[in-house]
Amino acid sequence: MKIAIVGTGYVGLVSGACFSEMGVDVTCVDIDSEKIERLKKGIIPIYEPGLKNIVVRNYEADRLHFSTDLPAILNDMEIVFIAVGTPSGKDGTADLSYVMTVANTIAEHMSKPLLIVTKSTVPVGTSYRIRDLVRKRLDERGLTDLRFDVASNPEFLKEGAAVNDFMSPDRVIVGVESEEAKNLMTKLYRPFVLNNFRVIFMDILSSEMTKYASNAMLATRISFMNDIANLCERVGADVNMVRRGMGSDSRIGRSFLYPGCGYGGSCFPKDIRALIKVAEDAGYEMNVLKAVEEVNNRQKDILFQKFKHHFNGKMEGRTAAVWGLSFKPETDDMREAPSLTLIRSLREAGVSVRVYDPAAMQEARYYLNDSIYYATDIYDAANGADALIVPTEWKEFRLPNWSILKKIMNNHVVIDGRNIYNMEELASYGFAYSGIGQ
Ligand SMILES: NC(=O)c1ccc[n+]([C@@H]2O[C@H](COP(=O)([O-])OP(=O)(O)OC[C@H]3O[C@@H](n4cnc5c(N)ncnc54)[C@H](O)[C@@H]3O)[C@@H](O)[C@H]2O)c1
Ligand SMILES: O=c1ccn([C@@H]2O[C@H](COP(=O)(O)OP(=O)(O)O[C@H]3O[C@H](CO)[C@@H](O)[C@H](O)[C@H]3O)[C@@H](O)[C@H]2O)c(=O)[nH]1
Repeated sequence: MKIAIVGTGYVGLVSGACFSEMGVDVTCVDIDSEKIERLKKGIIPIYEPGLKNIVVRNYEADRLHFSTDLPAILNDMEIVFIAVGTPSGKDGTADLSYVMTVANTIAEHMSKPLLIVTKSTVPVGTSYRIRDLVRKRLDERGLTDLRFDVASNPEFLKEGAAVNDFMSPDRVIVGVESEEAKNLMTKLYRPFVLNNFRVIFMDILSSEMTKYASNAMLATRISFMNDIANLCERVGADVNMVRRGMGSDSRIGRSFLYPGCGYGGSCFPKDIRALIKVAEDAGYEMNVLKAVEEVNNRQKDILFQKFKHHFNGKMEGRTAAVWGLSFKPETDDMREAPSLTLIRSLREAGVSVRVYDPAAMQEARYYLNDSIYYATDIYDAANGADALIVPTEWKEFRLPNWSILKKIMNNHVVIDGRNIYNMEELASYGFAYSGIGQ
């Protein structure tokens, strides 16, 4: 089976590598020629555990190919996936220009039957827009009898766990409108079914909606817990115990109940905005999601507010150490990361900032340039600092040597954005501690 995946980012590269691992012949296509050349040399553009191995292994086995030339390979393919970005456009609407450009290229060059699958996260109805555009172009080219299908196959992988999520999905969602498309997608996902993973077929509109609704539900849990945490802090309850108590109810479950300094990343923030906008366009107001977004924006400011509170508003001339810059551990992605909100506020208040992240240092220079000090490790970052602030819970931050930190820090304050430390333990070393909801 031969497939192409257009867009070789987090989703395109991981999906392409994982399908090739299942024996499918995959060509990953991107317009970024430098990225494609580097991939051919085994240089992976993103930090994603386990990805390099399967990319290199399948490239060397000649099952995974890289190209910048979609027209040249298009007519060898049975399926083409569109996996380009859908960033927030004006008013939060999903910007579909990359998706529609790819659809247009397909329409201009296809001369054999094809299944076009949308893997990017797209507003309800987008696959039909693609179908209509392709049909129109084919008709204009005189190819009125050329058959093609569209399908929707949204992706649910998480960054930092992408390979595992793709290979062992909770479910695969496929939206189709023809038996032929269903048969082809069944064939492609047969290895997953053999491994007992569920493939759920439905209509295209429901498939597109399932993706947004899932992200919206997860983001809602997070904002809800952040609200609960902030209330716990005011009334003296322990949010860590409340979370454990709530999560033990099988109807609620344990995951995605961790309060923190807000959700970031390339998906939740933009997808919540896009779903609010889709609803608006349909004449409906998503009141819950508007509140989810509002709570999250406020939560992203919480570490700065705690820092300000601790120093009674006198921040100018102080130094803050920031551990963790990526929007979550095990990735170098800093899109909409809470660390950015924190660092920008600290800089505006005249605070010197010393940062360290195990994977995102290069990415940080792109976002924050020379305004901060880039440390070589956690202790270098903490050297001379008045406070240690942790927006991202990388594993290597969990058990630092507090005695060393006590010696090298100027003031002994820890502001914990992910509740990974214990207040009593830190007090025993002479640190003042503030976490989320505590
Ligand atoms: N990042 C995630 O964890 C994740 C998970 C699930 C779904 N998604 C969704 O998947 C989509 C892709 O996200 P991503 O994070 O992989 O994006 P990304 O920005 O990492 O990658 C997109 C890639 O598409 C390429 N591209 C743009 N226009 C192109 C064109 N005309 N032809 C070929 N390549 C082109 C870009 O050069 C880039 O390499 C989005 O809709 C996103 O919401 C992302
Ligand atoms: O209990 C939790 C869980 C997560 N987060 C934060 O939420 C954000 C997103 O985390 P996560 O969902 O793990 O990472 P993403 O890679 O953004 O993955 C989400 O977005 C993807 C893109 O749509 C989807 O495919 C995934 O299913 C969905 O989990 C991060 O800032 C986390 O720190 C919390 O604050 N508390």
